[in-house]
Amino acid sequence: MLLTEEEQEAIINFQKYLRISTVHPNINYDECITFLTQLGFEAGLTVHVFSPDLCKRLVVMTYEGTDPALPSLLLNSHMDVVPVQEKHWKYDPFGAEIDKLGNIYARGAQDMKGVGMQFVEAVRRCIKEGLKFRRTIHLSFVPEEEIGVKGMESFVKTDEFKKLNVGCVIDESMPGETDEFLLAYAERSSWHLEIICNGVTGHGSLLPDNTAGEKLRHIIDKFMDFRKSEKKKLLNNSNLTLGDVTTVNLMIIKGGVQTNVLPSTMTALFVLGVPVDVDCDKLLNTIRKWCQDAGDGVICKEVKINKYQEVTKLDKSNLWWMAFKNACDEMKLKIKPLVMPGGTDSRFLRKLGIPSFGFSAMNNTKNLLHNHDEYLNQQIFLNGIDIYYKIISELANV
Ligand SMILES: N[C@@H](Cc1ccccc1)C(=O)O
Ligand SMILES: CCCCCC(=O)O
Ligand SMILES: [Zn+2]
Ligand SMILES: [Zn+2]
Repeated sequence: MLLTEEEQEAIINFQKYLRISTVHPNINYDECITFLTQLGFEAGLTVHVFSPDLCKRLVVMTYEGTDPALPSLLLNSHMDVVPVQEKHWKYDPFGAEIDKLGNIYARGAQDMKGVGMQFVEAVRRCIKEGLKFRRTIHLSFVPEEEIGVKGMESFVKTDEFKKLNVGCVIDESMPGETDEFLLAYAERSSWHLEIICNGVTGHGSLLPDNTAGEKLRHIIDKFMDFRKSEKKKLLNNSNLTLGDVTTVNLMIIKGGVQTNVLPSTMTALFVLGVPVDVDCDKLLNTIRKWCQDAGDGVICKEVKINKYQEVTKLDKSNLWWMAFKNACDEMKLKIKPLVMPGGTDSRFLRKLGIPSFGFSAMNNTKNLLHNHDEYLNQQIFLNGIDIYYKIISELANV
């Protein structure tokens, strides 16, 4: 595959970005921020490095619009990546090696350093062609998205963010595994429920009623039956995606002090992914009924719950969507709207009433988010630059 000089440059920059270590835990963003500052400057953007109190440092590159007073377009990506289990990778997870099929292997290739680089290259091309847009375009490179602390959630509360005057955002979705591109317009709520089972104590050789273990078993059975029914719903309806059903996983079990003393308390922590259209109060009441039926002293502790997730409207009431859709239609892209199964920074922006399109411009790509041997094919990467170039040009002139 013959590449133009611009395409070769884009791939080299992508590889450089992938090789910079921004892997949890305890990330030092110095090298990454230096790289992005240089890259933005070379692309013709102005670059600011913010270090607000509540948030770790972040980079914002800007291409000013002809009418800077208009709400801006924000292209958001996170710099951080999740850890790897090196022994399961066939390539160095931070080597950004390219195989004979043109697949670029590295942690972050899909999630989401590839998207960040596609944003830069798309805007670089606009600047190089002398395109001017009504709206200012900002590219934010934020920290800590994968741990949800000191990242976008904090940044949106700062004056620096407010000064960006953001009107619309493009952020991440997931690779499409067919020729369709995935467009996230909402995401599920992540609930953390700790079920505390209190029961009798005594010698471990007895058979008393009312033990914590029996109650825990009842609770686990109920959650797992629910999990099974949701999984069946998904498998029986090809129109549903993971974001349309409630996922349930048992993540932590605690209890017991030693093998001959009946534990008076045992707890189980379940994480649920709750779709936007679920009646939260009804679900909570069902879970509380399971606790009552399990026996006395069984309590549902709502460690983390949010009952309402904002949605970005995909209809003609949303002018940003009409422009986004127009660009995709002109490119004849197949778009599959979905509710994201996991969390992204979009949730913090939608909460402010800012429409946010989760859209990773990669299709025909196996979803390897947080998985071994994460890769992005170089042609898919380059196609994505063309796609963002068109979409950004439309949105920045809404
Ligand atoms: N992208 C992360 C966002 C997240 C971080 C921390 C907690 C919850 C969600 C995920 O889905 O896993
Ligand atoms: C499963 C979807 C989650 C994508 C957001 C992330 O992990 O960065
Ligand atoms: Zn991730
Ligand atoms: Zn991500």
